[in-house]
Amino acid sequence: MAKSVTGGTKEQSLSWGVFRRFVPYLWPEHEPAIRRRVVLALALVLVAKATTLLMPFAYKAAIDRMAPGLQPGVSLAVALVVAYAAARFGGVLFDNVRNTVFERVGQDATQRLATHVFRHLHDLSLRFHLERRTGAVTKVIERGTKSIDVMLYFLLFNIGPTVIELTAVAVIFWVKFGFGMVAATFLMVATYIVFTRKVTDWRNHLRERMNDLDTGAVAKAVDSLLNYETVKYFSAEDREAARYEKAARAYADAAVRSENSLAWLNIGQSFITNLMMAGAMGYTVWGWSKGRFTPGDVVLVNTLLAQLFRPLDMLGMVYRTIRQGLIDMAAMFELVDQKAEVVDVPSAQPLIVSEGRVKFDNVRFGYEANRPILKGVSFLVPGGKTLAIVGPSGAGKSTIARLLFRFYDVTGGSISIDGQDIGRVQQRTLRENIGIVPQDTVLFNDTIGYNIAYGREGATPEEVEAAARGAAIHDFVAAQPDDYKTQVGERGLKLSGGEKQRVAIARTLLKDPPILILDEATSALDSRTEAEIQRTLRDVSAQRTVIVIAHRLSTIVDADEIVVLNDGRVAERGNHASLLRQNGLYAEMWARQAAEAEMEEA
Ligand SMILES: Nc1ncnc2c1ncn2[C@@H]1O[C@H](COP(=O)(O)OP(=O)(O)OP(=O)(O)O)[C@@H](O)[C@H]1O
Repeated sequence: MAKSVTGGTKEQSLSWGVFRRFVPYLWPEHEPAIRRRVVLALALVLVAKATTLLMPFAYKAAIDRMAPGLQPGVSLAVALVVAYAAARFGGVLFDNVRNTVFERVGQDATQRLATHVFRHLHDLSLRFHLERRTGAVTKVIERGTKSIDVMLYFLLFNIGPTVIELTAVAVIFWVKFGFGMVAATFLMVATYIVFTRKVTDWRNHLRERMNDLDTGAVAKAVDSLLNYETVKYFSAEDREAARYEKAARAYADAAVRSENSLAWLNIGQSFITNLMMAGAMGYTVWGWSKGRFTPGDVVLVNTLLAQLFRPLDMLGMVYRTIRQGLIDMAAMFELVDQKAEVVDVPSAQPLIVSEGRVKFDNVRFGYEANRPILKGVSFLVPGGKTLAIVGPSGAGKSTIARLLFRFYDVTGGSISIDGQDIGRVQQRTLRENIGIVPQDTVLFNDTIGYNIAYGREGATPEEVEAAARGAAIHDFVAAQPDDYKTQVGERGLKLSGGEKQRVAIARTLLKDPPILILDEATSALDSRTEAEIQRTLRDVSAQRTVIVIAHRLSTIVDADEIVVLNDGRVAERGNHASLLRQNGLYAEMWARQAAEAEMEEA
């Protein structure tokens, strides 16, 4: 996702845009304690710099005391040397106190930003999540939020103080050694910066490539592990390993090239700074020989420049980190800027369910513009009644459930509940009123108890157990050594399909919604458990509106109405008996399934 940014103005506007966006995290409005820490940290930066600038003067004075021909002043020279050491210590002390004070600010900003992005990701549409690889998205967030902390640190505590120090050194040089020395210093710093920037830009290209390859390798590994079972079915371990190795090797090659390029940067930088050091010290030594400067002045120049070079030594890394940080943060803000596809209209009201009457009126929809899935579907489920939707695979049955949940907006027609268009009510209240037992249940990697209790926030253990009994899973849970604390594994893989389905039923029972969708809810169960659950589901269905999506027609013979969906249209409708009389698609499906059942029994 990381974009390479080229061109000065574009880069500046990008940097400015990103800076503007993270200032509120650094200077949060309702957090006076954080703001106080920022101010204190900045004050400590100034104190530390002042201390470091005093140090070379103490050193110089001590050396001058030792010059031949001067009055011996041993005790003063000792005091000055001690002051020099104290100033050195002071610099380190203040810097570290500053780091301690600022740590909370950086961590706090990172945490707030990460939470903001996380919340936003849940607001984005299903389409976004199906199209993006989860591994790649989490990597973008991880890099983006981490970079805010590092960037703040470098900007405030490296670039800022270096600018202050450079200004102070320039003033001192001007006063003591004349304008030539100032000009030489600025020329050196300018050459240093230009060189560092050029080499770092080149290195950045190498790094970006390395990052892309890293993201690719991680995504491949995640995808491969998520498909663990499929890999085994096809004995494709070697194929998977080869694919991963290829990605990892490409990353390793790019990483070697990127890391080796550092040597060029270090060598060039060292050449520039040491040229300056030699020139400045040579000049002061020459001045001393002419009686214009003292030996202490040589020491002063040496110490001031050595101090100035220390943060400059890190400039390449700082520039690269800030630039990379900007790219990472821009990628993250790009995620934040992703508009949610399904949004509440400004005047959205809460959905109020009275009877639970669900109406699809000439609904048209396609996941992609050029491939319609529903081509004008209409049906009405009166409150408290059960509608079954049947039809061939891929006819659009589950799509109807997704549209009722408003994971997507319809492209034509409308869906309403008790006369309220679902596109005009608050999504949260819409989803609160609908429960679903989906075709493929995915569970949280936590305990069975957690997964059932997910159905209703604040549910008591007794309520969880009652729901589990209702879904015929309690006995299974009770037989586990860890009871409701049994871990279900990633995506619930430690449970069988039927057990997962029963957990899904239990949590929906706990939610107790007025409208219920059962999408092949009992397809993964054996016939004995299915009969047991069917009874429960019938009881549950009695008091609410239910839409049942089913393949096995024997499970829906009692439905008040059955809609046969074919090729995106309602091909037939009626109850079981009337549909059999029509002798159409439904009757054909029924006959086929009856024959299959007979063959199984035989
Ligand atoms: N996210 C998606 N993007 C693009 N096409 C999709 C998406 N989800 C489903 N489809 C397509 O839409 C069509 C209808 O899918 P849907 O899941 O509603 O079928 P279904 O009738 O429930 O089938 P089944 O009985 O096999 O579950 C299918 O052809 C499917 O490939």
